[in-house]
Formats: sequence, structure tokens, C-alpha cells
Amino acid sequence: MTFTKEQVLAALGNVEEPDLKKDLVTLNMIQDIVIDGDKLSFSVILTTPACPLKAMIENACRNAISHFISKDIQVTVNMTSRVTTQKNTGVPGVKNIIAVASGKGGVGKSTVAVNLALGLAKSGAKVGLIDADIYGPSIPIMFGLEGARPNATQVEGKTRIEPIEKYGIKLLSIGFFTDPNQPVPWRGPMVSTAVKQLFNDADWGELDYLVVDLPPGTGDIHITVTQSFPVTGAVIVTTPQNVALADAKKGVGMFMMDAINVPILGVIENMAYFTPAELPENKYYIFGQDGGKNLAAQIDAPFLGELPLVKAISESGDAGKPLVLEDSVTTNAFITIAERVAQQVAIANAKANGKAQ
Ligand SMILES: Nc1ncnc2c1ncn2[C@@H]1O[C@H](COP(=O)(O)OP(=O)(O)OP(=O)(O)O)[C@@H](O)[C@H]1O
Repeated sequence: MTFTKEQVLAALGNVEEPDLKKDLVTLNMIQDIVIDGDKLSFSVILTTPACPLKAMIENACRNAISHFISKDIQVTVNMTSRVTTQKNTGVPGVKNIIAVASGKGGVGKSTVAVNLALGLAKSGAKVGLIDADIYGPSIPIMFGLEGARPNATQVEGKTRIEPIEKYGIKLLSIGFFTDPNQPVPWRGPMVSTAVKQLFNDADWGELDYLVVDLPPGTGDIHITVTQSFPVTGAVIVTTPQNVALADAKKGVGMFMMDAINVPILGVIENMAYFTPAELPENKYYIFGQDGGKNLAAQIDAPFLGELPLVKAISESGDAGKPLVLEDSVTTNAFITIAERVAQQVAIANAKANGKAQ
């Protein structure tokens, strides 16, 4: 049997990228086509290694070859990825900045930021994490890094900070530079300078995603981060109670202001329901149901998922080994959320680059 590269491209031109609503060939996602007798291999370059549609796209490619050319071709599909970016993130080497925000404190914003960063890294992406929660930096504890001090060197008269590497990601926390027992009287300009240094004076190297844990509410740090660096988008964490939702809405309003204008990648509902460890099938919606989903609908943003209220989440955070690194039902919930965030980043980039319908 003989077939040509042109036939392969024509067949794969029928496979649509479901999020970007264009075909894989137009999007330049098909590469390395090799034909050897009745054997065919090619690569599909996804927009993120955390693509939740990976299996579906691979199947669609196989079906297209079988349907449009022949059932007898032995197809090898190499699913790979190149994380997309917009023109300039303002931090050299960093492709995407993802801000994690909440209206109220204590809703689990840091827990989500940490597990999101590690979930993205688990998929194979290069990830960094900045803890910009100047009022209560909790990331050192969640990584078992209390008291750690990153190395800083002077290069040509400028300070270069080396992010700490743990569990496969690079991280910096404002907590590494402050004494946890001393309330620091941070003032506006000092806060801005300190946070900007975490971005500008650190050797982040090449990163697909830089996740930023913002302080709760809306304030100086939000303005500094969003105005100094082109943030790809913000993820909003809320709990289901009305008070939390009302505050989350205020937070969303800030990102949507003309002067800030950061796309909302979606809403995550944390502590959505309680589930006892011995009865994981049972879900008790003790704080009410669908609050996060309704908020997402109101602001016309994607709903990225629910996380249960489970002891393992707080225990793992306190023990310095975030739950996404373990193997549990809740781990899967975090992984799904990380995939959906990566998907929304890819959509935001495609829109900004005029590549999505
Ligand atoms: N889904 C959950 N189940 C159980 N405990 C949780 C869950 N999410 C967060 N926690 C716990 O709740 C506490 C607050 O979480 P976290 O520090 O992530 O919140 P935050 O919104 O970042 O708070 P802050 O106001 O300090 O910014 C922590 O002890 C954390 O382990």
C-alpha cells in the first residue's frame, strides 16, 4: 500500500482542536510525519503537557487516518507539547504567569496554588511558584522549608536570587526573607519593591508556568503584580459560603477593571463538600451547593472544579508534602484542576495570538 504525506495532512486536517476550534494542520500541531511502507508515525504538538484532551485528540487522529486513507496503516502517534505564550511576560524565559487570588483569607488559596504548581509539574511542565502573600506567607511550611534562605549572589553589581528547588519546581516566598516571629511593618513602596524582586532578581531560567500566590483581597500587591508583569490570567479560589462568594466577586471585579484587565481563567470551589475518609463516596455539602459554579456563571468564566474538605489536605500541607504528590482520590481532583487551568491558559494565549476562533 502506498500513501503520501499530503494524504496524511489532508486526513488530519479533518481533526479539530476542540478548544481552539481550528484543525490540527492549520494550527501547525502536526509534525515529523514519517512514512515507511504501511507504517506511519507523526507528532502532535499540544499546547500544554497537561492537556486534558490528549487521549481524545490522539483517538481522533487515528480515526482520521483509518477513515480517510486506510484501516491497514500502522499508526504511531507521538503526543508531545510546546507550552504557548503571549508576546512578552516581562520576565525573561517565563512563558506564562498565573495569579491565584481569593476575596477572603483562609479559603485555601495557598493550598490550591501549591497543588496547582505541583500538578502542572507532574504533567511534565517546567514550573515556578512565587508566594507573594506578604501578610501570611504559608508556602515555606507547606514545602517543609521553614527557615530556608535562598542563595543570593552579586552579579555585575546586581543581586541574583536562586529560587529553591523542591518536588520538581522552583520556588520563592516572601517568607524566606522575613522573620516569621516579627510582624513586619510593610509599607506600600517597600511591599512593591520586595515583590518585584521575587520576579526580577531571581534566576527562574526557562519556565512554562510561574504560579503566583497573591494575598487575600485586593490591595497593593495585586496592583504591583498586575501592572508590572503581563499576567496571563487569574484563578479565583472561593469557598461556598455567601460571605466568601461576595468577597470573591469583589476580587474578580478588580481583575476586570480597565486599568488592570487580567483575564479570569476560572473559579475553583474549595471545601465544597465534606467527605469522610472511610466513606469517600458520600458528599456532604455543609456550606451549601454550587456557590462557585454560580459565581463562575455570573462572571462568565469557566468553573474549574470542586475540592473536598478533607483532613488529608490540611495534614499534608502542615507536614510539608502537598497532597498532589500522594496517590489519593483528592489528588485526582487537583490534577483535573491543574489540567483545566493549563487548558484555559492555552485558550487565552490562542485568543491573544489570534489563533482561536
Ligand atoms: N480542602 C481543604 N480541606 C481541608 N483543609 C484545607 C482545605 N483547603 C485548605 N485547607 C486548610 O485550611 C487552612 C488555610 O488554607 P490556606 O493557607 O491554603 O488558605 P489561604 O486562603 O491561602 O489563606 P491566607 O488567608 O493565609 O492567604 C490550612 O490549614 C489548609 O491546610
